[in-house]
Amino acid sequence: MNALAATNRNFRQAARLLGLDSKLEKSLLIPFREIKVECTIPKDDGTLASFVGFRVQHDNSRGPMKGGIRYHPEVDPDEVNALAQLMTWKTAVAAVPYGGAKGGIGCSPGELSRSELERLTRVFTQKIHDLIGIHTDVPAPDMGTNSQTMAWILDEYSKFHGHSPAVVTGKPIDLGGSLGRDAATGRGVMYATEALLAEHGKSISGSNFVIQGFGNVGSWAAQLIHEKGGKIIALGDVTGSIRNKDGLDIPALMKHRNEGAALKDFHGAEVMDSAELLVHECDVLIPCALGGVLNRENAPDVKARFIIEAANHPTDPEADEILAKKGVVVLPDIYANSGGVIVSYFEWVQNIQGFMWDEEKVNMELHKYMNSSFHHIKAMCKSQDCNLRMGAFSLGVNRVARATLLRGWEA
Ligand SMILES: NC(=O)C1=CN([C@@H]2O[C@H](COP(=O)(O)OP(=O)(O)OC[C@H]3O[C@@H](n4cnc5c(N)ncnc54)[C@H](OP(=O)(O)O)[C@@H]3O)[C@@H](O)[C@H]2O)C=CC1
Ligand SMILES: O=C(O)CCC(=O)C(=O)O
Repeated sequence: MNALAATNRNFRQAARLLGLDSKLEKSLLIPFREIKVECTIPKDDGTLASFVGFRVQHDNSRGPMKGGIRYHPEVDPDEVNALAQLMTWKTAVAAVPYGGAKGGIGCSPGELSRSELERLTRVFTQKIHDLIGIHTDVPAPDMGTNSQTMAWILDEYSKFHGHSPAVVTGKPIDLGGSLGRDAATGRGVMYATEALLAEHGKSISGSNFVIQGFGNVGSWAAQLIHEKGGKIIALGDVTGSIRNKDGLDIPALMKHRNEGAALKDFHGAEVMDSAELLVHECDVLIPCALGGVLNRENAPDVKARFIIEAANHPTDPEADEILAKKGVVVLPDIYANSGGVIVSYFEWVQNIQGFMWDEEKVNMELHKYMNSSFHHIKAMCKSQDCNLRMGAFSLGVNRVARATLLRGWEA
């Protein structure tokens, strides 16, 4: 099932649980605006290359639309649409005053030079600059983009609108970024994992973990879980997967990766088949890469007791049903990976206030937000007698529906 069909299905199920009016349900599903632009750049060798860029702005009833920009060859309109919708429910679950959006460019960032990436980012920004803004739509990093990408967007946007640090989050600290934003999604994943395990009488230090993806989210989640005494017994990225039943030495692996070496060449681990990673024996599985990786083919073989969805939409609805029957507890993306957008909100607030917080304050506030939404989701699960995904969706959809109704339907 494609990402949009899956997201719509989860939304409709939540809307039914909440007893939403069918007209409101229809209106919440239709994106506010979908943007598709052509981006042509000269490559370093002088030839031209054309790419398609997207920004889907899903809903703004609770505030400016917010969400990352992804550079990946599989970026397509349906996927961006689904990810934008997920942002609307995610910001509502997190109780930050934003709506939802997402963007992307269909490209292979690893095959473009730094200057080609810069040109592509600037052309994309030129095409969308009048549709984004501090109080309309605030982009951030996602797969294949990072703080440097945000710096280029900020610079290009500022040429049209004047210096505007709050137009993007996840910026370098030197340009008004927030301390703690780089680690925030992974740190939020760690706080979410702690909260879920505690509910089940368990802890990070007594559990072992398998992680898919070792980029921004996966590497920070791995480091922070390792610091808490969790044992990471297998890990993989697009180049391959490795395992060590006694636990991988994550600081050494970070050093290895930062030196540009491939995971498979890391001493102190054996190489394993990447197809086995998601079905490896473990207590907690944390997908931190692409969507749809847990599906009806591999879900029956999953051995983890808990799945923490650090990636967006890693589990399709068919896998959800299979996992539920097996008793696997799935902590949904719109809560589990919300640490990124929560600290993006803190960054935006700091930019508007013109006052920088210290990292301790950022992490402490993040912890408060993550714990608070966990308890609100649990309360929703109890009142609706539903699982964590439906608890989170119902919480988010209900908050957006209330805001929409309060604004009124009159033209
Ligand atoms: N960045 C953020 O703040 C947030 C990100 N997310 C979500 O988290 C996920 C990861 O994002 P992020 O860490 O930022 O992205 P990055 O681009 O930093 O890292 C992505 C990681 O996934 C790996 N990967 C890509 N394709 C595959 C594959 N087919 N199999 C295994 N691994 C693969 C990459 O490997 P390699 O490096 O070798 O290419 C890399 O390790 C995405 O779903 C994103 O939407 C959610 C909330 C916030
Ligand atoms: O930090 C943000 O604004 C959004 C991050 C994001 O794209 C996500 O949560 O999926």
